[in-house]
Amino acid sequence: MSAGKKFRLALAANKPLQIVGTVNAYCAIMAEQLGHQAIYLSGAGVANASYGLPDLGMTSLDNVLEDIRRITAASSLPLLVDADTGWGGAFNIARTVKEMTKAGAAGCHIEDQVAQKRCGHRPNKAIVSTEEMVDRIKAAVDARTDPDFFIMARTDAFAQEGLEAAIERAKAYVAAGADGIFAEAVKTEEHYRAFSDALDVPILANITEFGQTELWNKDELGEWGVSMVLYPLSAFRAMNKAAESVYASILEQGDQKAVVDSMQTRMDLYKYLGYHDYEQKLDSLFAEGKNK
Ligand SMILES: C[C@](O)(C(=O)O)[C@H](CC(=O)O)C(=O)O
Ligand SMILES: [Mg+2]
Repeated sequence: MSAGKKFRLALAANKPLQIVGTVNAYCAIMAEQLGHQAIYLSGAGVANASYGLPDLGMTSLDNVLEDIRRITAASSLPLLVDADTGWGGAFNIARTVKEMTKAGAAGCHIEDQVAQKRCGHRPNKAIVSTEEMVDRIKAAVDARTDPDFFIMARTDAFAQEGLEAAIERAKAYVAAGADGIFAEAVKTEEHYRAFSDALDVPILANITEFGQTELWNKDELGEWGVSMVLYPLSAFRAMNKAAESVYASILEQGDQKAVVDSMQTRMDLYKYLGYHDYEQKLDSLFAEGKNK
């Protein structure tokens, strides 16, 4: 079954589907074993975690593909990918969709910001015309090699143009073939309901922390018509805070005793990796060798 098909099945089976950000392969393995059904590769996550860069459109398609390959090799969960603005014009966007599909992604979202993009929850974003974004979506849809690869249009228009205009844009993006709408940085029940009432494709709510949106519960979002709830960087933020306190403690205390309780144990680390199965295999191969 293709990754796109898996994503669509998960979407049909969960109202709403929770999609958690996994900045690396190990996070994807944990999310899968804990019972999540869909994962996300954040553009900010690739920029921040893999390259130490801000989320300002400075990473390339190849940078993102590398992380997609690592994650999809380690996890069988469908992976939704942040394609930012698609990395260029129609030909580039077509290549983005084809390459992401080959790398094992289940779908991607492309946004209507200008190439010099910003995080969707920051001020002073600029967006392209509806026509230009419609061309982006058409290019993505036409390039699909797996009919189930999920192409989501993200609109950042709410902050600049307001609710009505953002919904008009979303309608045009759906008419161009978008399978879903990512309503970026909208805030209230009224906003989510307005998107879901106006459109008959699944709507995604980006519940990112320290941004414009409250930390709504999935059940309330579901009641308001939201089909997908995204937690793009939640685990990453927690990992960073934990790492920060470990680095500081080692420096200040001269050892890590004060923070060892906050660490995942060796046993738990190995559990997710199936380490012991590998070790047993190795042991039995050694034993066979000795018996010869
Ligand atoms: C979803 C997002 O595009 C991402 O790259 O993860 C970011 C998340 C964030 O910066 O909190 C965004 O909302 O722009
Ligand atoms: Mg992003």
